[in-house]
Order: sequence, then C-alpha cells, then structure tokens
Amino acid sequence: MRRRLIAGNWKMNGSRESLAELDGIAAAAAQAEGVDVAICPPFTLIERATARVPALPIGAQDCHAVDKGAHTGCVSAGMLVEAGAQIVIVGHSERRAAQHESDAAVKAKAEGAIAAGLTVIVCIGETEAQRDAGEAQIVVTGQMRGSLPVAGGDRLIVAYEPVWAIGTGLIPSLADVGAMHRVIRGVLIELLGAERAATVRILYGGSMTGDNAADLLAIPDVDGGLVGGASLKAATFVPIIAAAAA
Ligand SMILES: O=C(CO)COP(=O)(O)O
Repeated sequence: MRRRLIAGNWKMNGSRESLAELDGIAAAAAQAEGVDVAICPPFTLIERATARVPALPIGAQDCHAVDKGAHTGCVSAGMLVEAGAQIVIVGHSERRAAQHESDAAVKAKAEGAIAAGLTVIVCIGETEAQRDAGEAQIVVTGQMRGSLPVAGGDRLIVAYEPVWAIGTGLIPSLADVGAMHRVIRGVLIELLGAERAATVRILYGGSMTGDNAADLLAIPDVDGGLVGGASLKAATFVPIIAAAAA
C-alpha cells in the first residue's frame, strides 16, 4: 500500500520569517495518519527549516547531476543531503521551460539525487497547446521514458503537473486526471516491472487546494499532491493534509 504524500513546493518564495508557517504544517503532519508531508523551500532556507521542524522532511527544488566541480551557481545532491534535505524535485515545468532542461538533463539529475540518497520527485506534464492538440498522453509518456531514472525503488516519485493548471486555478476534469494517472502507472509497469512500479507514488500538481484535494485524492493512482501556492501558508496547506488523511 502506497502512503500518500503531500509535498509543498515553495518555488522562489519564502523568507526566514515565513519559516514560522512550518510550525503549523509540522503539527498537522504529525496528526495525519498514513500521510507523508514534506516542504521544499528555496535552497537558502533548507538548513534552517530542518532545524526548526526536525520531524518534517525538507526538500529542494533542483540539484545538479554531478556531485562537485566547476559548475558556478549550482548545488549538488550531496550538498542538499549535507544541508539536511531528504527530497529533491527535478524537471519542474518551470525549469524545463525557463532553464531549457531536457529529458536527458532531468534524468541525469534524478540519477545523481538517487545516488546521493535523496528521494526524487520527477515532474512531467503537458502544455495547454499540447493538450488542445490531443497530444497530452504522448507528451507525458515521452517525458517519462526520457527522464525517469532506472534506479530508485520507492525513493522515486512521479508528479503529473499539467503546465496549464499550475498557478491558474484551473484543473483538468477528474476523469482526465484519472486517465492520465492510469497511463503513467502503465508506463511505470513497462519501465520498472509490476512489482517496483507498484511502489512508485504518482502525485497530482496544479492548483490543488483544500477545496479540490479530497476529490483529486479519491482518484485511483493519485497518491498525493505537489502543491505550489497553497503550500506557502499553514492555513491553506493544512486542509490539503487533512483531506489526504481523511
Ligand atoms: O507547480 C506546482 C507545484 O510544483 C503547482 O503550483 P500551484 O499549486 O501553485 O498551481
């Protein structure tokens, strides 16, 4: 049985002051039976976050593929581990678009992260134009084949985030989410074998809130959420944690 995971991606938001939000989030996480909760703040807040709420897994939003070297401005997975991170998000659509990250680059990062001992959340998802063209499933399965690491076991997590649903208040129909997660599970079985594929959690991301979380989490093969805006405040994130625990 896969445990649900509700992970918050703070993106380039947050400050030392906003770490106070973690107190309420950690308290809700401790109450949430059978649910894992994590927060991925900016790099600069990771160490303070782990010190503030030691029981709450803290993650990062990116890492480099190799463990050290002449890569100005980059941070390796080993450095994240040293800072106290347990998780890293790779291949977020915002990085695929703005930093031109290819599937191969995302796969290399995921493999570096797994090798360093991190749990890795690999993000995939189609744009609005791709969905309108009827290509959503082709795009997503192509991203999976190109960017999933071969190793990882249950430290591999997939996040399906339709690009057009991120930060827009729009979500796909529940039927479309279910269809896509079913396709993703099928590709996992093909790539990893049925036994390993059954351990991989598939998160939904894109405008998840306390209002829609229960419906989204009731869909088969939706094993949790990757939450942006609503994860910044305990007041909006805790209801999502509660929906996952219900
Ligand atoms: O991109 C996301 C999480 O990685 C989703 O962001 P929103 O929840 O703000 O739509």
